[in-house]
Amino acid sequence: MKHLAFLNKYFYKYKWWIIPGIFFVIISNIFGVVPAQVVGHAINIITENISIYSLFNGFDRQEIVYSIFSYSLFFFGLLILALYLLRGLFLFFMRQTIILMSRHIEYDMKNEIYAHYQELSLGFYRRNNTGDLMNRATEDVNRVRMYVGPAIMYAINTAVLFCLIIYFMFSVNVKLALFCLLPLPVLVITIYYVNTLINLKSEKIQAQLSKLSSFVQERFSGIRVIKSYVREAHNQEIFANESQIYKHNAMGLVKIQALFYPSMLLLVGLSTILTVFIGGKQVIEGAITPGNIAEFIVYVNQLTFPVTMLGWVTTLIQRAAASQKRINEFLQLKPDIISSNTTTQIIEGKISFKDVSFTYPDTGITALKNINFDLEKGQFIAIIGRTGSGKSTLANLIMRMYDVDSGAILIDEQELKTINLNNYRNQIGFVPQEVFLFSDTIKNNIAFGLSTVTDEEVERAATNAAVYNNIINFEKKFETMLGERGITLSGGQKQRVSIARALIKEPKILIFDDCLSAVDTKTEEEILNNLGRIMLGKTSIIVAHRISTIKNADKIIVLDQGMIIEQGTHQELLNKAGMYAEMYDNQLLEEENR
Ligand SMILES: Nc1ncnc2c1ncn2[C@@H]1O[C@H](COP(=O)(O)OP(=O)(O)OP(=O)(O)O)[C@@H](O)[C@H]1O
Repeated sequence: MKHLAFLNKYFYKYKWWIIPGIFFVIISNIFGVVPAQVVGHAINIITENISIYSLFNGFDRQEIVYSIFSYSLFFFGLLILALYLLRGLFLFFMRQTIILMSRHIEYDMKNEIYAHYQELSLGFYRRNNTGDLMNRATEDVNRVRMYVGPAIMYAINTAVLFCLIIYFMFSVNVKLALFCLLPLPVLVITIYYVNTLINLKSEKIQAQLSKLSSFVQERFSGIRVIKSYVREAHNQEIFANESQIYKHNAMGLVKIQALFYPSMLLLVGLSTILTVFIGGKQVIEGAITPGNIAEFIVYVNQLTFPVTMLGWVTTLIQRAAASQKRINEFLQLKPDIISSNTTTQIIEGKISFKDVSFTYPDTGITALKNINFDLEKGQFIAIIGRTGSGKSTLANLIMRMYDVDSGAILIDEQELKTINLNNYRNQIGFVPQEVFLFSDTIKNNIAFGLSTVTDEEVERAATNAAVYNNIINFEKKFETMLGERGITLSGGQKQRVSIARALIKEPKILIFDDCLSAVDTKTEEEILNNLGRIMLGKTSIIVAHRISTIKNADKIIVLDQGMIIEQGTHQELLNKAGMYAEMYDNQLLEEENR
């Protein structure tokens, strides 16, 4: 429950919704309870008038008694109608304030969570799966909303109604009130117990449903593999088994629900019978009027709904507390990467690594060891090495996706940790190894890093990334939709759109993380030529596997098992006859054999 205290700030923010809300709950309940007394009076009038009416048997006055009698009944009917209309009006206001407040809180929470998620570093996203992140921002927030809205509303409603009804019952007759309320604790306990059971079953069903949806989602994403390996029947079998578990759980829930409502009605019926029986005796003894019995029956029936709600509200609160705990777990996480500097500066592009080592915290893999190199402004540096040698890690460290464990990275002689990170990243064009394009138009994908952009700029970037001709061959050209709602680009086209996205920023530092692997050598040459022109005087870092890509670099760094084993120009490295020369020979041999 302590986790729900997090929400108090929202209650404070929306106090002018919740305070009138409580007021409307009280008023609507008063208008809901008073009709019971009116019914009581009406019944009393009926019993009294029937005897008066029979007294005038055979007299003309009987007609007058009859019309007065029907007139007063009509009046009571109208009064009850008016009271219920007023109750309805205030119920409307109650929902308009409390439920509306819950929607405001839901909106605020979602924004708060989304903003916080965005602040968290890359490591956080590695540790947690996307499904979990999404669940906390949607399903869990929804459960918390059920607490700040309906649960609170029904809890206040039940409490107010309870107090009012108990007050009126006891003020009429203590004995009858006690007997009427006798089955109520049993009802509360039964409802609580059954509700817990229903919740357990629902949770199981929900979990199974999530499992089923993830299974379907994954299998349909990999449909090509399934078809090529002819595993349709096998997958169908797994799906049918999982569905069977879901069906079994759902049927268990139906059984409990089917038993729930009849047993509840049975207990309410018991209360009514007790009211009539004990009430009847009290009438005979002259302690109450027959109208009071009718009044009590209305009370008992009015209590049923709130009591049922009580069990429901308890589970809503329990669920909300569990969800808020999960939300808080993430909200309390501090970003690993902190940048407190807010001054903006133009990056020149000098990069130095001073004895940098880095170990991935989650796997304990030491990806880089004692890295030292200097890169002057305007240089073109290439990084090469076997797979897993630490190339991408090095690129990520320059982007400050992670902080180094020891040593320092200097940008323009200033330690990277002390530089305004957003301002710094804004001046870098980074093309990651795993290309990611959004389900949006090609134009918006290219213009992603900029707030305002012209068509000419987009087209120029596409030309420089050697993808312009591909794009204009699509029917909708730059307005072509990508992803699930649109077309699928080839691997090489995706890489080039991703390169255009980096180039349009006119970055001070350009980082290509092995993003030319799916591009043919001729196109690669075209892109590199363009880069030579665009990046003139600016710094470029290219991670590559093909030596043809990097042989014109000012400096080539050869990584192996996280360490720099060689560095120099293409010619210098060939002269060394080390690993680089070996890689070069192998690649030449491969080309000749093709
Ligand atoms: N996010 C991560 N969390 C934990 N370990 C990682 C992570 N990324 C990479 N590693 C590990 O760090 C080492 C270096 O990986 P890195 O991706 O930098 O290599 P690479 O040279 O870019 O390889 P490739 O050429 O195959 O892309 C590898 O052993 C890898 O398993």
